[in-house]
Amino acid sequence: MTPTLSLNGTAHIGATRIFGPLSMMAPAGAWTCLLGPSGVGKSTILRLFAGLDEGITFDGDYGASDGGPLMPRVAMMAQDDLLLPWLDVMGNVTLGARMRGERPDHTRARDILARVGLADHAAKPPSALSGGQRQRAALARTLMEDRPIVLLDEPFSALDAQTRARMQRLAGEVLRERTVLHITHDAAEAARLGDQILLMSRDRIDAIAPPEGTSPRAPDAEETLRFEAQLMRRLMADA
Ligand SMILES: Nc1ncnc2c1ncn2[C@@H]1O[C@H](COP(=O)(O)OP(=O)(O)OP(=O)(O)O)[C@@H](O)[C@H]1O
Repeated sequence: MTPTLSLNGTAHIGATRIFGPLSMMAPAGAWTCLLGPSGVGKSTILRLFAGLDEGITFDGDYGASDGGPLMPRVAMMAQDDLLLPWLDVMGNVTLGARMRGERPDHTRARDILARVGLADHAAKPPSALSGGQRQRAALARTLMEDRPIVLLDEPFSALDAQTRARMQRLAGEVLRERTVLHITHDAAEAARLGDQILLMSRDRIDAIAPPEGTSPRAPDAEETLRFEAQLMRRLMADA
């Protein structure tokens, strides 16, 4: 089952308040984009949902609407690609299955690698890839995981414009009906992908209604571009 994610409370690291008290929700089966100034605590929220909460003190509650555990149901793509240097690209993409003691599905892995444009790079170590190729390998590993909750921390930031548009569409299609929480600084990306768009400041998170149409929306559709302009104005006004 695909749960809704919710969080309500205040986060500290050491004696420093990072954010809150505030509350947010990422609805079940929808793609939520989370935007906000650098350092406001967006990645901290993702770390909490991913169970990577070491060093964070959270006063409040967060979790899945069905009360079930988060960690076994989460796939996360961190800001840093975290590819293991001693494994080739195929080894990295199939790492999750091997760590769980399962037989990796190499056919599915090859298909995903082809879809992210890395079919010819499967046997290469991460050190032989460009920054954008590494990011696509990390995306392939996340898509490979097939989890109901997917956390993405600036997953397309290193990609050129055309590749970014292709990868946004691919992720939007592959992750349809998952609960996706996606941090981005890119208003165009939020306009294209968001079913819900959240704007975060240190003390609140506001939800903004998305443009019409189902995501992933055409990047050059009039409504997408108009929404992007509105969102940019809002982000500039909040800065
Ligand atoms: N280990 C740490 N010790 C102290 N402060 C930390 C630590 N890790 C993060 N922080 C602080 O927590 C705050 C929130 O960081 P976080 O990475 O969640 O922000 P963010 O909104 O994702 O930023 P960005 O958009 O730049 O990635 C920042 O101000 C950062 O300096």
